[in-house]
Amino acid sequence: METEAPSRSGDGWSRVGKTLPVRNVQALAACTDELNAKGLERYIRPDIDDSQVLAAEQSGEVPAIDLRRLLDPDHLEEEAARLRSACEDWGFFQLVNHGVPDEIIANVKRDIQEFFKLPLEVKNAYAQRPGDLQGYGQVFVVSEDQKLDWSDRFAIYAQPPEARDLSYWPTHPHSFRKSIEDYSSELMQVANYVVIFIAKTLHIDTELMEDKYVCQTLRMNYYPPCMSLAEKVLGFSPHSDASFVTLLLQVNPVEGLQIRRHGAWVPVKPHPKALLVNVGDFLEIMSNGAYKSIEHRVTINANQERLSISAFHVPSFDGIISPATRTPEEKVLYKTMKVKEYAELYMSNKRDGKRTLNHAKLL
Ligand SMILES: O=C(O)CCC(=O)C(=O)O
Ligand SMILES: [Fe+2]
Repeated sequence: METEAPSRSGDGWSRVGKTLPVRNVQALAACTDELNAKGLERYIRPDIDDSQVLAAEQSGEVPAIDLRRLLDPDHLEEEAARLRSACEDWGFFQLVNHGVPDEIIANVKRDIQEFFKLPLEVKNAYAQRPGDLQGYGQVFVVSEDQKLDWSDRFAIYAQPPEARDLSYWPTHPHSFRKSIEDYSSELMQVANYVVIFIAKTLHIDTELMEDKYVCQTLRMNYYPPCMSLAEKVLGFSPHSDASFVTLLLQVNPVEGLQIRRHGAWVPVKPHPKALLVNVGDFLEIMSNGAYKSIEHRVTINANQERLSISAFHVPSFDGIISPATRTPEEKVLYKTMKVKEYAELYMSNKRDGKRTLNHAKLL
């Protein structure tokens, strides 16, 4: 793989996105007067096709991959074969025995829940940079007519350390910074293992995913319940992630995530002990399509809120990614491009399935 001395600055993403500020959905959901009003129109989607949603018995469950077995020479080969098949067939897997201490997970879950309970003004104080992705209540909205997602998000750049701007890290509740910091470092280690084992199954060069280059963004997602309109709104529009891999922690055990599989939507059952890992767009490009970045969306519950935290692991912003073929005959399917170039495309497009990846394909 071609690489160009990648810089370690990880804050590039904050500069490429142009977003419009949107309303806080949690506050909107709490305000019953407005719930039937015109203001809700932008959230209502005439095109949700629920006939395509499979029941769990029909679809099977997302496979579980055991990190402890991958790290054990006696079981490595067998587990790596299961990892390859999970990446090829599903693009998603539940990572069990990931080794992140229970206490670190419990702390970050508690603090995220506490954070979203805070008064709106306190949370809004963390959205100081309009048009930036880093901040409360800011989402990817690129046009005035775009349908809005029924969720609030709060993203922070966590790694590398010099890309952080701690002034945007919440200090309410007071333990939040520390719990994010602990969780972020643990996830760096887990993601590093995941990348190493994925690379082994593919023979791709993952220099750009090494600790010294990789960028990690943590995004906390809050999906308020929507009593009257749960079936008509979406918490997250169908999209694929602009990451190499994403590691998702379900903060509370409410269903909502669905993944696109064989043309249908398959609900993912929350797994209390796992981190849900998915193949992102950069891995699809770098594996020349051997592992596909899978489209997913989030539906809304009528009575219960849902919370999650996504950790996006992304190659250095100044790096160059190119597809690795396995045989000399294999056709190259994707362009070689700067990570920055891909990020700009991603951020200037509406979240619309795998639209950005289609731009990265060679005709
Ligand atoms: O909340 C979830 O389950 C998924 C969130 C997601 O897809 C994302 O943050 O990109
Ligand atoms: Fe996602």
